[in-house]
Amino acid sequence: MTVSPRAASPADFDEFGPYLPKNRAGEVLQRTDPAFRGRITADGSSGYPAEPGRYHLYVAAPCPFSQRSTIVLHLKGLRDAVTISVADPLRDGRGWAFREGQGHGLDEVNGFAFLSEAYQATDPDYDSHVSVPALWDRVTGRIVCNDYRTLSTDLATAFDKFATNEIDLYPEESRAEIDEFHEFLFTRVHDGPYRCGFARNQAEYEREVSRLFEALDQLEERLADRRYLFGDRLTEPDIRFYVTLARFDAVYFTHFKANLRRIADYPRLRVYFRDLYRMPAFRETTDFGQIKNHYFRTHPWLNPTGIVPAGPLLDSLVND
Ligand SMILES: N[C@@H](CCC(=O)N[C@@H](CS)C(=O)NCC(=O)O)C(=O)O
Repeated sequence: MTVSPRAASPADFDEFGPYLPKNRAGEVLQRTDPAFRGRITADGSSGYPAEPGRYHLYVAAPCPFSQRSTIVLHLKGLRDAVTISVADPLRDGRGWAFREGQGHGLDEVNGFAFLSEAYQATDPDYDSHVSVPALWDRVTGRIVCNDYRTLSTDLATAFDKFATNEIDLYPEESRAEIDEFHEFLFTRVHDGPYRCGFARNQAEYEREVSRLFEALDQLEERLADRRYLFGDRLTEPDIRFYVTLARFDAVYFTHFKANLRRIADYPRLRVYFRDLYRMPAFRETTDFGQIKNHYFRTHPWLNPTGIVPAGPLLDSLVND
């Protein structure tokens, strides 16, 4: 079946306000467990077998959870096996939407103008976060998974038969250690800048900013004797750390006041970041323009003018 993709009307913050996840009763939602937690497996035992051409991934370029998945697809050579729609980085009160623009576009698979339509199509009573990434299954006509905790790992492990690059991002023998490390990365690093930026008072901010930089200091130390977080091979933790590093100096440092140090000031983290950024899978999925546009324009309570800063120049981070 071919669909005619529809474009959402332009983002309009005066009319629709900023996106705040709310339920129908108008209550603002905190982070909750994701609603759709299907797993993709190589043998299909989960009910969702890995098959080329079956799944469609909804992402947004500024979203670090989304970028985990796009890096994995790129690294594994799965970009023909799993199709992708990239939402507009500007998200007004109506949530993620599809519009033509630099680095993003329409939903060619379902023709949805808003991502909320995919959630409604999956569950007409759906009343929670409309988040990216979300993986759509063409066969059952629903979202299988919007669980940022498992999605990139499933893409990294279940599709090996169709991958054109042989790379094991989640080696069997290190899984327990990697899972534990992912927990640390999420709570202390990935979430850290948001906790600083959205802190409700000085004491909370100060606690969060020191926790975040303690964790970055630990990671700087960890990289003293190794190229990657788990030694000399690239694994999923590197992808999960990279997506934070890529947003750090450009956005988190100013917008979220995560500003004790820049990544460019950490001798090892700087080199580590540049090493990853040189790889096409990392560089080509990193769009600093969309990243800045999203954060600086969609949190009016943090940046009321919506002015997107011109800098920082990221030369020392991305070049030698
Ligand atoms: N909050 C999501 C995790 C992924 C996430 O936070 N994605 C962001 C973009 S980086 C998003 O789409 N947030 C909208 C929302 O959570 O309502 C969830 O609970 O599943």
